[in-house]
Amino acid sequence: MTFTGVYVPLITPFGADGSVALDALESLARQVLADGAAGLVALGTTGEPSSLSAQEQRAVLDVVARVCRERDATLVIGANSVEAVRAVRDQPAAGAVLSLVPPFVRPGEAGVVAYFEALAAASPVPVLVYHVPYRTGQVVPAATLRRLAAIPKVAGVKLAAGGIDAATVELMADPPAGFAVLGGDDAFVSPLLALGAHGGILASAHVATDRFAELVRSWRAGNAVAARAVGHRLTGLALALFAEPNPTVIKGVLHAQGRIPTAAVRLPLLPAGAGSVEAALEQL
Ligand SMILES: O=C(O)C1=N[C@H](C(=O)O)C[C@H](O)C1
Repeated sequence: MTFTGVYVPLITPFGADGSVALDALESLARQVLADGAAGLVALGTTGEPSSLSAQEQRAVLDVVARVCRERDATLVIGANSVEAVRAVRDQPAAGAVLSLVPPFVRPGEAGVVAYFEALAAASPVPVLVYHVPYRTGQVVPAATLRRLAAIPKVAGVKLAAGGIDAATVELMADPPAGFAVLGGDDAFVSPLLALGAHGGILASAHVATDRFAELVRSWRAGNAVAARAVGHRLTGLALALFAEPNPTVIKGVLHAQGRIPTAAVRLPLLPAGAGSVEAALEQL
């Protein structure tokens, strides 16, 4: 299967006492699927996984997995080590893992390929490569993305290069068969879809989920006039939602909409300013 459509990397809502608000998480999960998301990402960057205890991570995963099972939606799990990928065996609902190009270490291109070979060998489900060089510090040219695409079980890439760069254009000019390209830079997803991407993993799609789903559908159907118009409007929204570190503004908006009990984030993140939240609400 090639992964297509909109996947929402769920935030982790916190209650007034600071604990994970699992009921709010469940409602969010149900709502975005009802509004047209193809699947959910549990424990992606947007979910602040590094500030959750192992027990909280398990609780989050259980909720999201249950909703995906009930709705027959694809569950993608953020997993960033061979051990974490192997542990997905205990989660029968898992449809894929989303694994970062190794951050900070900068192992070089051969190291990146060897790492994903090891992940794929350990993984019970397809692997999506999360390429975000401005976070990881590791360059991955188009030729290396092709080598990753050739690894059995590596099913796609979440491409977040910070723009439409040369590697993206080169990859999309001759995309590997059966390899899903999913946009991961919300403000650039429309141009990436125009180049032939299959969908996106988009934190912005917590809001206006139906419009993001429509965006993907329109570009995939080749309806450029309609797609471009929706894309331009959603770009303004995405820029506003990312005016401060993700997911702070999105949490502010969801709280203002009454969908989560607080806009709280955990350190090192700080809550978004009221002006940023208001600007995003205006875009909506
Ligand atoms: O958690 C994710 O997956 C995403 N993370 C990106 C980020 O935090 O920069 C944004 C993207 O929308 C999805």
